[in-house]
Amino acid sequence: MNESDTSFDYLIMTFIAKSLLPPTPSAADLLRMYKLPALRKFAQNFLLDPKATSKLVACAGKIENHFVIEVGPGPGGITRQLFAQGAAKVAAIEKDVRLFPALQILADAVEQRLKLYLDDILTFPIESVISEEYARPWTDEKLPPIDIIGNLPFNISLPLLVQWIKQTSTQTGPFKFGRIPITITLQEEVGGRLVADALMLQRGRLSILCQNWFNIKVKHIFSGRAFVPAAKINVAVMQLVPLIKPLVDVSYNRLDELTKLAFHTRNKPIGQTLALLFPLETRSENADELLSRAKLDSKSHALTLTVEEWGLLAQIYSDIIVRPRPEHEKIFQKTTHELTFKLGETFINSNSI
Ligand SMILES: C[S@@+](CC[C@H](N)C(=O)[O-])C[C@H]1O[C@@H](n2cnc3c(N)ncnc32)[C@H](O)[C@@H]1O
Repeated sequence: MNESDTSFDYLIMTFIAKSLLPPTPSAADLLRMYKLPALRKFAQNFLLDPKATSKLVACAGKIENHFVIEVGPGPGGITRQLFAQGAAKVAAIEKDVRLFPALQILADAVEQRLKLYLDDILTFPIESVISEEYARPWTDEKLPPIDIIGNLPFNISLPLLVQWIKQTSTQTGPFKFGRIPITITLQEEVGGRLVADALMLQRGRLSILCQNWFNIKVKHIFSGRAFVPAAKINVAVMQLVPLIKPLVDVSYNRLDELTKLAFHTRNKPIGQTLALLFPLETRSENADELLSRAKLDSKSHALTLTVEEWGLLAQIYSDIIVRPRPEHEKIFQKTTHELTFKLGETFINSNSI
C-alpha cells in the first residue's frame, strides 16, 4: 500500500462506504462471530483490512452502477467494498457453505443487490446470471459495465484463467456480453508470467496465450502479510482487459498446442522442437515449410519469439495440418498418440502451464 492510500483517500473511502452500506458487522467480526477458521482445501487467505479490500476494488477502476461477478467472496470483505464503491449488483459465487450465514447478513443489508450462489466457479455458468441490459458490442471502445473481480483461491487460478482465455478467444461464456475486464489476485510469480516479454525468463505458454487476447496490467502488489492467514508469497493484483482484436487471429487450441510443446523443451532450438508436431514421415518437410513461411531461423529459441511470431507459426501449422491429405491425417493421429505415450501424461494432456 503506498502513502497516498492511507490518510485522506482512506477517510473518504470510509465515509462513502458508510453512506452506501447500512451498518453491518465487518468481515473480520463475521469470521469471529461464526467461528470460521480459514480452510486450506478452499485455499482461503482472506483480505480483511478495509484499506486492503478498498485498494483491491479500486484496482478494477470505476465500478459505479456496474454488475460485478465476485469469485469466492469468503466472509464478504471485498463484497462490501464493491457496494461501497457503487456497484449496482453483485453475483457472488462461493464454494464453502460455512460462509453463507455471514454473507447472508450482508445480502440482507443491501436487499436485492447481492445474489449468492453456492457453487464451484470452474463449472458455474457465469453468463446465466448477467442480464442483457449490461451487454456492449465487442467492438465498442467502451467496456461493458460488468466486471469479474476476485481474490482468487490459488489452487484454481490457473484452470480458471485458461477457461477465461478460451472463452475470450471465442467471445463465449460471460464474454458474449462484451469485453468484460477481469481484476484478480494471482501469486506474484504467476502474474509476472502473464506480462513477461520476449527474452524474459518468466516467458512461457501463459504469456503468449494471455498477451494474444488481453491487455494486461499489474495493478498492485500485496505483501503476503496482508492476508489472513498470511500467504507465504507476495500477491499481485492483475487486470486483464480483452482486446478488440487479438494480436493474431488464431485458434486458442493451435496456439496452445504449439506453445505447450515449444516451452516444454524451451532450451532446444525451435526447429528441433517444432518438428515434433508432425508425423515422422513428413516431419522434415513440414518443419522446413513451417519455419520458412514464418521466416524464422531453425536455431531460434522459444524465449526469443514475439506473440506475433507465435501466432503466425500457429496459423501456418493449422494450414499444414488441415490440408486435405488423407494419408497425412492418419499418420498425424498416430504420431500424436505416440508423442503422448513418449512424453507422458503431464506433457500433452496436462493443464499445467
Ligand atoms: C483467497 S479466498 C478469498 C476470500 C475473500 N474474497 C477475501 O478476500 O477475503 C478464496 C475464496 O474462494 C472460495 N473458493 C475456493 N474454491 C472455490 C471454487 N472452486 N469456487 C468458488 N469459490 C471457491 C474460498 O472458499 C474462499 O472464500
